[in-house]
Amino acid sequence: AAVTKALKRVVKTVLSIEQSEGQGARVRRSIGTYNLRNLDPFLMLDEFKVGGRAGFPDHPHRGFETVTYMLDGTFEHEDFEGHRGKIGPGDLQWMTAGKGIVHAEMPLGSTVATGLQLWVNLPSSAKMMPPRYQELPKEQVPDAKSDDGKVTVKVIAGSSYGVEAKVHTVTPIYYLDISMQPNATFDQEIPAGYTAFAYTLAGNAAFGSQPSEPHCTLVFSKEGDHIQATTAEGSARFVIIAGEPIGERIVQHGPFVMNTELEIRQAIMDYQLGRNGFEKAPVWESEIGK
Ligand SMILES: Nc1ccc(F)c(C(=O)c2c[nH]c3ncc(Cl)cc23)c1F
Ligand SMILES: [Fe+3]
Repeated sequence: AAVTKALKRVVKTVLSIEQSEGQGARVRRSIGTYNLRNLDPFLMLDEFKVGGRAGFPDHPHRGFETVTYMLDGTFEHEDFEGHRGKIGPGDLQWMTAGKGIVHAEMPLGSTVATGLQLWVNLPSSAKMMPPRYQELPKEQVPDAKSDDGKVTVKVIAGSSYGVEAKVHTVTPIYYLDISMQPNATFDQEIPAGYTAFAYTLAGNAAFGSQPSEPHCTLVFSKEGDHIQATTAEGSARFVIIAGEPIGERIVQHGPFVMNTELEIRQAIMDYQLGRNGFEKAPVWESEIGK
């Protein structure tokens, strides 16, 4: 018999307002605010806006991944192993911090840079893995389209309309950047049981019967196996982020995310004393964060 697809329903909507973060940076925090916790495996989603001398100077990470997706402007990044790079509009940096990274993330020159940074938790088995980068210029973030051509999807992770992302994820993750023309319908399979949400960037797409406005997080039910969005007379842009829950205990202390308080104390000591993956932390200073 034909398997009827069940729509995931919207269970919560939250509007994000700007707050200060880093050094002079402004972010609209979606996941990670009081109303949007416990969305395992996702720890934080920031829509950031950074100009001039502002940015995110030297700081550490352990136990999770940071996914930086540029919307406009150009960011420079530099880490304590001397790894440096630039990411511009549409470019993606999927950084698996694992055992430990210390880096700075700053706008190039005095441009205003905007984008999204998503923090994805790692399973305990991978939290102390060697750090790794997957840096994809926009040309390597594949485009998918609906049959009528009214919906374009940049497939950052997972798959959409039969197009697979290039990025490898430790646990199953979907990360889709969807642009819809007026009078369009977007339809996406997301397995039942997955955590799933939309974060709106522009326009007023409706998710099922739920209307939306920009800078809104719409959390979907775990029940159901696909998401649908429609546009009326206006166009719309939003991301869909979904993933299989890891189901382990989360103990977070800022940019350290582990499973026990002891592991957090060890992360803080390793970072301060330069041990266990943070050897260069005590002596390193970035060029770009000065
Ligand atoms: N206070 C604090 C503590 C630890 C951090 F890792 C950060 C941090 O680096 C960021 C937090 N939101 C972000 N959005 C985009 C980018 Cl590129 C970086 C960040 C930070 F700001
Ligand atoms: Fe960082």
